Amino acid sequence: MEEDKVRGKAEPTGWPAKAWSLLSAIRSESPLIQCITNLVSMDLMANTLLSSGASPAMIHSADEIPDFTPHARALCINVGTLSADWLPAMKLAAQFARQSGKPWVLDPVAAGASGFRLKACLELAELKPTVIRGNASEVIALSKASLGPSKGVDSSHESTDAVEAAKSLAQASGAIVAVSGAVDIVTDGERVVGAHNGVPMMQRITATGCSVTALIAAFVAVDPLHALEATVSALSIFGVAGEMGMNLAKGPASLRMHLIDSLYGLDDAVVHSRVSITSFS
Ligand SMILES: Nc1ncnc2c1ncn2[C@@H]1O[C@H](COP(=O)(O)OP(=O)(O)O)[C@@H](O)[C@H]1O
Ligand SMILES: Cc1ncsc1CCOP(=O)(O)O
Ligand SMILES: [Mg+2]
Repeated sequence: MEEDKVRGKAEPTGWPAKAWSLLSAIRSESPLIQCITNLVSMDLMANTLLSSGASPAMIHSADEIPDFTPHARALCINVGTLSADWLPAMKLAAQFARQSGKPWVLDPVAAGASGFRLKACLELAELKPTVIRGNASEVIALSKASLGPSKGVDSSHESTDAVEAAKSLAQASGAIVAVSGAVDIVTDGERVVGAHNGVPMMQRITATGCSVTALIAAFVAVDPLHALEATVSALSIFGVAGEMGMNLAKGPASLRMHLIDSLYGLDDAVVHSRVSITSFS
């Protein structure tokens, strides 16, 4: 098979068809996704899930987790506005998800920004997330268990700088690790796959990273046995929605709206012509 020098190896396994079948499953099954997330992202995350066809519930009280978490098809935990009083509920929900055989996804927002946050992320990573999705700086911090340099929630690194860190985090945690950026990198510690969709303006909207993590939870909910494929499909589909939205947007605020509309309206033809996923190893 011919090598594409820029994008890695040409993919023979029908990634667009896989991505479309998972999006179609979300639309038909409407999986319930529990989100324990930061105060910035709640609106965009819930609307991203709804426009994909999934059913979001932003439920974070420890008092409700024993009743509620076992009914969710997947759980998303995001530490963006972490405080000490939220952490026990996050850990409890992760434990209930594991006990009920449900996938859960960790977003280690700004993992390298403080000792408190890094320790919390490392403790959550020990509770066997199915997927960890962060930007490059977050994945490097978590993988090395060390602080910064950090711009807070934004990345100081390119996703391609974090391939080895992602592989070693995947091996240490047993999770699929996804590093978002211009190219989204996904690895199980051995295989490395890249999704090439999206537009740079997506970085100018707060909570796009958080929202794609929740979308990963929805994709993994409908295909829990193939978490790597589900993760890379979710990243690519979100990127395609960004590309379609960018055709109509004038800036970040209108891209936010058009991205959601585009995700809602994606069809088979657009997915097949736009999804760009390649294997790196
Ligand atoms: N330069 C870029 N080109 C295309 N898409 C991008 C680019 N940077 C980020 N994205 C996309 O924006 C979304 C958020 O990623 P990112 O900004 O890395 O996360 P975070 O907000 O957690 O730092 C992802 O879907 C990612 O693919
Ligand atoms: C700005 C901000 N501050 C704490 S959480 C948050 C949102 C981060 O969202 P994302 O990681 O998707 O950029
Ligand atoms: Mg983030």
